[in-house]
Amino acid sequence: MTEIIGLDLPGAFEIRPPVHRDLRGTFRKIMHRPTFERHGLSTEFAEEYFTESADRVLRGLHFQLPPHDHVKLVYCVTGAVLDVAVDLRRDSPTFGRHVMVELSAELGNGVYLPPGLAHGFYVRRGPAILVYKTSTVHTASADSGIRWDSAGIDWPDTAPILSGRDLNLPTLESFESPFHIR
Ligand SMILES: Cc1cn([C@H]2C[C@H](O)[C@@H](COP(=O)(O)OP(=O)(O)O[C@H]3O[C@@H](C)C(=O)[C@@H](O)[C@H]3O)O2)c(=O)[nH]c1=O
Repeated sequence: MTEIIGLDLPGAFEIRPPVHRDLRGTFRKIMHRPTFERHGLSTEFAEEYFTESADRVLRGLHFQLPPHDHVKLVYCVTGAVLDVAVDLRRDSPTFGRHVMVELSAELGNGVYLPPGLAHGFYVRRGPAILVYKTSTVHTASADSGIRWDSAGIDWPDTAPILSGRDLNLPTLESFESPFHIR
């Protein structure tokens, strides 16, 4: 049975599917509508994509601004990452706080993030392939983020490999958050 485990940010969950093993390898199912619905999770996804990242890459911390904000379901199919979500919802009891979950191909686990959370990860064992499902389509003008090193996260690397965009994101402190708990 898939475990849906509440994380320390309201509305965020770790998804842990059972691993079915046989002589060929493994089988894991991340998304199952009845299970998600039983836990009050959204199953309306508009896009699915994946990224491949080398060792020591850090992507994030990203989100889409309202009204294009979205639920994000992320899981790792190759390698291992430290996945992080930061709460940007002003009226949340955990505003400004974050959670960190190790996602790996071996565990086959994922995270479900509600709107209003910034998302990012650091590659522990690359190449790491992450699959994402989002509940709204990508809208370049709403695609935004905060700097990886501005949210008090204890990353295992002080000089990770970053994109130019991620290097120039605003800090958490300077970001005027438009997010609220729904
Ligand atoms: C996210 C995204 C990017 N792109 C394009 C824009 C750009 O040319 C190229 C790479 O974009 P980025 O540098 O933003 O990609 P990346 O830094 O990998 O962004 C991703 O980071 C992780 C942490 C997430 O949570 C994802 O949702 C996504 O934001 O892909 C799309 O066409 N559609 C999309 O949905």
